[in-house]
Amino acid sequence: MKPFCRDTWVEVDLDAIRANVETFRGHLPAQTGIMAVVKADGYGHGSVHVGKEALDAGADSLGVALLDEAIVLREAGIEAPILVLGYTPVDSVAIASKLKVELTAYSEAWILEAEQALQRDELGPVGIHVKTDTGMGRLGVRSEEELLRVVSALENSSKLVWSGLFTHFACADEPDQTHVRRQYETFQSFIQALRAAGKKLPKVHCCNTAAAIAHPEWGYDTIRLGIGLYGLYPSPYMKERADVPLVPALSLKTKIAHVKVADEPFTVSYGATYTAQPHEQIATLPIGYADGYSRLLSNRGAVLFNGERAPIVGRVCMDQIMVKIPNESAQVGDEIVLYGRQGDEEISLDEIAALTGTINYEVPCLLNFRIPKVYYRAGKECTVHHLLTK
Ligand SMILES: Cc1ncc(COP(=O)(O)O)cc1O
Repeated sequence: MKPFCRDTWVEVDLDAIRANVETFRGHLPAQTGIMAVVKADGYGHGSVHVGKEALDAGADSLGVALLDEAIVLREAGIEAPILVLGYTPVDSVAIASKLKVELTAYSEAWILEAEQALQRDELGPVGIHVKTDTGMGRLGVRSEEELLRVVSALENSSKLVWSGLFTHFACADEPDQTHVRRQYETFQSFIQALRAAGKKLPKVHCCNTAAAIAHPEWGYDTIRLGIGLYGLYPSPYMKERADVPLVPALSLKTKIAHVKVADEPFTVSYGATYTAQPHEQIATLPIGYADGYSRLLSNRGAVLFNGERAPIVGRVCMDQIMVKIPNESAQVGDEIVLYGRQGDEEISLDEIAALTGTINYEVPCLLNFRIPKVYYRAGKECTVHHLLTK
């Protein structure tokens, strides 16, 4: 029995995840590891199944944004190292200790509070990666003096273990590499300052997908592979460079719920913004903005039917959209591709991002709990994950 009751689903090709890990494996120096970044539920692809596939394909750790995301991975039986890349409130540090999840720190005060919390609860150690802000302007120490203070606080701790040093690039995916080079030089100066102070460096990392593509020699101990893991390029510029071949892993599919052709013109959807002409075939599809399919695609986007483009007509509704089927006679139950390939045609996440004024990162992240995920390996369905009914 099908484990979900709707005809709309995400398909994740685990072979693509594997291929993308192997591509970066071959692109990087042998000593550089791969942290698969599976935050935001694997950029909408499902963190557990993508994380497991990435680890099996050669990644050696996982990165998430929130400790809650790490809990999901541990509860799924993943034992690999996990780093929380964002801020973790001190009152949650005990959970990180119990689940052996590494955290990010950049504040001496936070370190002292976390130490007290772990001492009080008589808990085990927590690995800490120190974040430096070299030009992202988000989280991290911003001076050598601050960095040395934070590292000393860790060295004086009996519960916190200095396990990493990293930074994050703001413009690595842009044609002008001035900013990222300046960030890399600043990061190098932080490293030199630590060495001059006699510190033994833990795991060092700085590259996201874009920097890993353009500067594999900056890999240090590991890269943090996000968007590239999913077969997407961080920017049009990085896609044009084509240094590495990537395989998109996600498709979004549905089945026609209703078809109509009228003898007389009729208006379609809220606001009656489209008028169907006689003999036009209008199909209704069971997906809408409440699934994370953008309302900005109203009267602008398209889907694929029988390998041909079918324009969205009228406004995207909360749960349904209407499309104009070209030429052929569509039937209820016919498969439609909203994101992905069908025959020789493709509707890429890049296209959807351009149509909706965002970036390809956001498009899959918007797909939410209402849409079940079906995972494929070697062209065969292998598992299903549906948050709504779990
Ligand atoms: C700290 C951090 N590190 C790495 C990533 C992954 O970036 P890409 O998706 O561009 O590879 C994200 C992130 O927030």
